[in-house]
Amino acid sequence: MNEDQRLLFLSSSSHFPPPQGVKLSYGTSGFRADASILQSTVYRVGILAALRALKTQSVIGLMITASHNEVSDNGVKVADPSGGMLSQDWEPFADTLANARDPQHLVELIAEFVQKENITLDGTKPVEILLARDTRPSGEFLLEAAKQGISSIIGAVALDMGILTTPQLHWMVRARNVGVKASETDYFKQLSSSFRCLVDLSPCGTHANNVDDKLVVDGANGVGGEKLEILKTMLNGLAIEVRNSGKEGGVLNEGVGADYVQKEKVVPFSFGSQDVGIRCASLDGDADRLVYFVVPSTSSNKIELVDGDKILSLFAIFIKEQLSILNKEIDVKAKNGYQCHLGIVQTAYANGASTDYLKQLGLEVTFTPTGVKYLHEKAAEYDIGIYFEANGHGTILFSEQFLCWLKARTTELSDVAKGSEQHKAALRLLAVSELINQAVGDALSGVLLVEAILKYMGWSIQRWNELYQDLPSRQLKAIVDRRAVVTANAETVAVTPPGIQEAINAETAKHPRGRCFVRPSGTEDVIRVYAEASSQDAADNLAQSVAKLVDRFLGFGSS
Ligand SMILES: CC(=O)N[C@H]1[C@@H](OP(=O)(O)O)O[C@H](CO)[C@@H](O)[C@@H]1O
Ligand SMILES: [Mg+2]
Repeated sequence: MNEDQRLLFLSSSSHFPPPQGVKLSYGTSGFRADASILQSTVYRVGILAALRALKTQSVIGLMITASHNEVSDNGVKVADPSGGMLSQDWEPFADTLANARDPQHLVELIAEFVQKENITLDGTKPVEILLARDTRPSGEFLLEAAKQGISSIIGAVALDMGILTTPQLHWMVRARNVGVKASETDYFKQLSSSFRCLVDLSPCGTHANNVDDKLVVDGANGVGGEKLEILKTMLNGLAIEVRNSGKEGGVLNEGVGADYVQKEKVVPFSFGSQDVGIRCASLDGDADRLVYFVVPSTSSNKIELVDGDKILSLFAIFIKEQLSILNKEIDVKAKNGYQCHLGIVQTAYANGASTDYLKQLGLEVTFTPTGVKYLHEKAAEYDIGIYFEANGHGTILFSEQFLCWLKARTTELSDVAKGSEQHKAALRLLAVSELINQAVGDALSGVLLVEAILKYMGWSIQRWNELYQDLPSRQLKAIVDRRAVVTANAETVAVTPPGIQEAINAETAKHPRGRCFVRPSGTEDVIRVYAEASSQDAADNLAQSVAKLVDRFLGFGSS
């Protein structure tokens, strides 16, 4: 590192002292904390993003958001060149950087890291970092800190993209790196035109008419509602009403949003008896999660939740059907054939009934630990990989190789069998690959794909919800030192503390269809307990008794 660069670091970082007595960790999805202590962290992630851009010689993204957390929190995460999450092997460096105690220490760490990673800091190869933030008021000053971090590296240029959803930023990073148009307008155009294409390819007549065009969306008082207001004006055949768009004065994520709706299973603010039977959806604070719901009756505020697992199931049925139409008369071993490997990826939080259902359809289902970085990585191993967390974060990934074959096959079919069912199936799959965000789970593209598939199937939300019946479940938190629990087998087995898994097994065995696991949260200092059983009472009891077990093994007073 040359002297100019060293001095630049020292002077710039002295304006961003780290908070005292706090240890920050990159976690499941970046750093998150109360916004008031994050300035130094965001500054340092600015440095990290710039180094990552130099290392990869690509455009990198930096997003300031705390998703579904309360409005006083904020967070920061990095989008890699593919548009996906920051490569996991850089996370330990992110942690050390964020926790460096003073400017000297910080500069030493950077010098050591750039040497190890062979990164040249002479400004000869300029790089760009795209910055965005959600609607949190603290985003503005934190974005400034990120800019300072980036400009402390000679040759790194920060481009402020303004207020965006998290998936929009990831999409832009990916688009920039594959060399296609990458503005927000391009994003909206791609979504709306691929949606139109799918709707135009719906079987006409009876089916389409059965489906109500109206959809009411809860925008969590965040950025998603604001963006959906723009997108909806570009759509035909779908009437979207956005509530909780943030303009009516409601507070971000307070009694609203996908996280609230999924966990509490009650109507979000501004929904109620006027919505009985209507198709409703809810986005989270940065619009990377989506769940649907129905208000079943005027007499209670309970909802029927249509969660990430059901969205996954709907997508899986549709993709499977299109693939089988496409391959109907093809010998997959022949020249024009392709044995498409379709894979489904879930976590232990997926409702057991969804996994049974998917397996009954003959689909290949695999499990990863919680956190989209794990699901995404696994899904990318397939020709078509569909992943979802039960809480509504997920997408469909198409491999380059399969898309290449699909494009060639579509051209071939348009010559020899234009307008045939096979041709249409190929066009539909291509449209899905354009519509659904290839970088990261995206509630806006997710809504449009759900809507297009419901139209295609001619299904109401009630019909969709009846695909299978969720097993009753309960989630609890145990406030103990989360580092004491280590898990294996995609978090389904607790290997430490010794004996806890045997005790959990003994509790679980008492309940018909019982399933239960404990794991350390990656975003909160808690152990999460999940239980499932054939009745709600049984699921509640199982969760409670296992939470007590956790306390007994690890809580205050335990040795
Ligand atoms: C049970 C649950 O919903 N866990 C969430 C939550 O992670 P935890 O590691 O459980 O705190 O936040 C993650 C980031 O948003 C999300 O990916 C994940 O699904
Ligand atoms: Mg989110």
